[in-house]
Amino acid sequence: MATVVTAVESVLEARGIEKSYRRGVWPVARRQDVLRGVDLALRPGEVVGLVGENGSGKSTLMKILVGALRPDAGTVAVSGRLGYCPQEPVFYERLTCDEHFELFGRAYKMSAEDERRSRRNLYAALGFERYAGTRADQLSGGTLAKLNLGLALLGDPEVLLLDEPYAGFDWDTYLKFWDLVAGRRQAGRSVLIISHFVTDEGRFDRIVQLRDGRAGPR
Ligand SMILES: Nc1ncnc2c1ncn2[C@@H]1O[C@H](COP(=O)(O)OP(=O)(O)OP(=O)(O)O)[C@@H](O)[C@H]1O
Repeated sequence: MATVVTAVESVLEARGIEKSYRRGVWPVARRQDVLRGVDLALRPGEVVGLVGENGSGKSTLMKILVGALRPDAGTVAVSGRLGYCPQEPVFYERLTCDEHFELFGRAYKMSAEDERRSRRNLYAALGFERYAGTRADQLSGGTLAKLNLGLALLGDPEVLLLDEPYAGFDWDTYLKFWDLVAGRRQAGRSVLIISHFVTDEGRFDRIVQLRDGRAGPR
């Protein structure tokens, strides 16, 4: 009798994910199959890159993994908390960075003390404490991206999903970002990152490529 042994359980497991979009309007509407049965698993402490041509469905898959979009078929199982950083920063124009952290800390049900400690660490790790009292609508694009990443990390999620997180980062911040990711890996936390830069490949434990609607090794 064959015995199947799973050494380490996945913290996130997607199976058979399918998604198509309708394009155009009747009578010339047609379906575009974007995902045609994607399987993807993340193990604890794994840092995985998600790559693929423009339009291959990376953002669509990530939205499905976080539950922001319903797949046409397939299942997603997540164990633990999930942090998500969308491609376009989501923020409240009139709230300061500090107020964003307070708000998200409450949403994550963190104690005020834990929230403040985590916030301080994130300001230091990403270097934007000087904007703590600045309203979001007065922040630069790069600082907004830091705030977005900080909010995704505030509750120390088991799984972190990032959609092109460093497009607006300067070099110093880019390096700080990878230090932060290395810290996640060491703490046994998992990170899935949509990346466009081939030069980043060495920084991942594994690269998953989306091609023709399916996920495979690069
Ligand atoms: N809401 C939508 N309605 C219709 N089509 C969509 C929608 N969202 C995405 N698409 C289409 O689905 C395909 C996959 O898009 P998606 O944004 O997931 O790709 P991507 O790999 O993230 O692309 P990029 O590298 O350019 O960011 C594209 O052809 C896109 O035009």
